[in-house]
Amino acid sequence: MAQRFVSLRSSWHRVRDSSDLNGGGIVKLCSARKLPNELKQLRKQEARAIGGYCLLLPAIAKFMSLSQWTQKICVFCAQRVKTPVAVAEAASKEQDAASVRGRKGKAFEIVEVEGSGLGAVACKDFHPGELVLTEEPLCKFESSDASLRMVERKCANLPDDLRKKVLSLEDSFSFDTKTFRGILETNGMVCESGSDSDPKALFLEVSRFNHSCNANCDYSWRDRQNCMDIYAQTIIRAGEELCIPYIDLREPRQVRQQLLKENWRFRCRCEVCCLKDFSESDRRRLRLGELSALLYSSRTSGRTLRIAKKLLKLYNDEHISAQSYKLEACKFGYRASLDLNDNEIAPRFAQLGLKSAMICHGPEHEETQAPAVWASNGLCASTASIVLSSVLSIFFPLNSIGFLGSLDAHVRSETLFFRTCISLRGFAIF
Ligand SMILES: C[S@@+](CC[C@H](N)C(=O)[O-])C[C@H]1O[C@@H](n2cnc3c(N)ncnc32)[C@H](O)[C@@H]1O
Repeated sequence: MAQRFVSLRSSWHRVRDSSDLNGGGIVKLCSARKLPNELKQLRKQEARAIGGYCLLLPAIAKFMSLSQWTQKICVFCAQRVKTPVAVAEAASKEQDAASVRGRKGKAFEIVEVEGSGLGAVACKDFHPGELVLTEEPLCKFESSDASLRMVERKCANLPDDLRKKVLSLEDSFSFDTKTFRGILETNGMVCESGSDSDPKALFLEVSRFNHSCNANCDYSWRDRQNCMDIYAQTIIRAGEELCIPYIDLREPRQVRQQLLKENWRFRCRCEVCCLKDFSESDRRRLRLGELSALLYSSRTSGRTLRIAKKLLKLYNDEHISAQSYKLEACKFGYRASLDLNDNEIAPRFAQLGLKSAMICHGPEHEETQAPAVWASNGLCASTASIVLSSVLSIFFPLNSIGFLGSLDAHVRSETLFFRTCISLRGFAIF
């Protein structure tokens, strides 16, 4: 971590793995004390030399008074930016560890929660997109009998202390004595690696997070790093239970209850399931399920765009915090608006998609790289049009249209840039 406090010039840290940055980039680590001057210097001198840079460090985030979750990432786009999101691995790891600790020294604690067995309760406030927990799985398995049997054997042969920890996990399937099979079935979490084999993983801490149909957290699997992250999806106050969704939340109450009963053997009593009148919520969730399925079958861009807009409105109306659903709608909406050459709406989908991706997957995840590129494409496109129309106005000085076009493009590019910054700062509000 010595890199963090070295001088301006030597502290450029070229990122080793280009896939981290979706094409390579530069990360700068420095101390908070030096920041205002360095920032000025960087923006004026270094940006042009490098052609595009990304800065991300807690100190800059603090300087800009960005909300806490963005302390891991702070994006500055130079005009010829190629990679708007970068990852300062070293800085972020230490920062993660520090930011997840509450005043009691813990981000959350595992305690008895009425009606749900053990559960995770926040020891500090969380912002949307703030990392709650990162954990590597104890083991991975598939749903097949052969795979389960193999992992059962592995568990039985674990060192004593670890085996005891596994045996302390909930088993909702066995009657008298807990079994490894029951524990694996109760706690196995799908690792979304795009594989057909539906791999699951067992965790010691992540497994303690209970379900809610209005979950305030969501989980995100990182395949390359082989770890599960849990991110806050909304503002969470200390003392609140941290819950994740076990199922697709875009189902009416009865279907949700049935799925939870079949797969986890419990009756959900979250605030959505306990609504006196849940008909309106049911109607919206049913519609959300239908519309999200239609996104995949829609044949025209116009229709896809209308569906994506409707979905975003409905997610807000139903107060669903999980941002992964919005990210899905934004992906479709963005592509459809590009097909339709709708330059007004495309950057909005790009920004909202980036915002949602950062909240549900964090800045390092590959799911965040694509929306980051969409957002930067808006900038690059505007920059290209500034250059083009500026050149035109040099060759045709009397061409007031070229000049006005340039001005307009410049204003739009700046607006987009500032909007991106503002929206990065305004995640909490969103
Ligand atoms: C992955 S474990 C969660 C942690 C578990 N509560 C424990 O004590 O270790 C899943 C089990 O927790 C319980 N559970 C999870 N969410 C619940 C909820 N909303 N209401 C009641 N029980 C819940 C169910 O018994 C479920 O099978």
